[in-house]
Amino acid sequence: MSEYMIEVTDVNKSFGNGAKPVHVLDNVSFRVKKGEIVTLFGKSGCGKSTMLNIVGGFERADNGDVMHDGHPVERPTKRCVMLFQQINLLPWRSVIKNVELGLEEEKISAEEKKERVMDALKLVGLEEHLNKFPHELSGGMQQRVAIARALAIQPDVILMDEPFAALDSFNRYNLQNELLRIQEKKKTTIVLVTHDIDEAVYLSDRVMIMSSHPGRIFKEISINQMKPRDRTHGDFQYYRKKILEEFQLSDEQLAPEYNI
Ligand SMILES: Nc1ncnc2c1ncn2[C@@H]1O[C@H](COP(=O)(O)OP(=O)(O)OP(=O)(O)O)[C@@H](O)[C@H]1O
Repeated sequence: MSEYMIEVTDVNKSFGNGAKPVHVLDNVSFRVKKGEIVTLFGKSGCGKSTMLNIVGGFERADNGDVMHDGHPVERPTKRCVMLFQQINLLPWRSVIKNVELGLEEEKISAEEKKERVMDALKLVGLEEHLNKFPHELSGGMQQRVAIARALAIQPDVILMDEPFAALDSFNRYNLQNELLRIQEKKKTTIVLVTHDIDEAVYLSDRVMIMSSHPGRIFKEISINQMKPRDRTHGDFQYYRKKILEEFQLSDEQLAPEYNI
């Protein structure tokens, strides 16, 4: 059995097949170990979401391989779920019914369904709000429901596309802590896309900095600091600075090569 949950090898992707197709991903390769949190970090438009969609089977690569636990990814499956910044709860369903949604097609007993839903809601601290409707919840609570819905499915991998970007910093910090607590317990593999350096340093085991046009992995940085991390600690600031410096270098690559 492979120690890697996700293996991406030489993935290329272009959009548009007219005179000028846009080459979005260029020979992208990376691997994510089971239970690891890895972040894709890069400028807007560098191809992070496209990469995440390919890992989740929502989009096909033009060539290259994407393996999930040793098997090629051909379509989306419940082993790998995606969480977005837009929360996508059904407004006419209560909290508990929204979380049940993820299990509707599972061939498990009603009892097990209920147990999984309640476990997930307890993990995100919403057991007191089961019968509320989305409009009665704050943005942070709504994102907790979305996380509970993903957890109830018991996936191997959660793909997160800027999941906390729409939240205020208080809610964002709280949810980042909860995510770490849950991940520690469940050992779910997480691939995260974020624009937020602090979020990348706080959550990730490794950060992959992407350069743009076309998107490539420019640099990989391992964050060797115990979790939960202290945002004011010198090591945290060290990694923050390092990512920023590499990010700027990845951007400089794009500067036009002429002198005036
Ligand atoms: N379905 C599509 N059809 C055509 N072009 C697309 C499609 N999806 C993405 N693109 C283009 O591919 C490039 C990469 O987009 P992508 O959303 O992956 O970038 P990103 O790094 O996630 O950006 P952001 O951080 O702004 O979300 C962009 O130029 C975008 O316009």
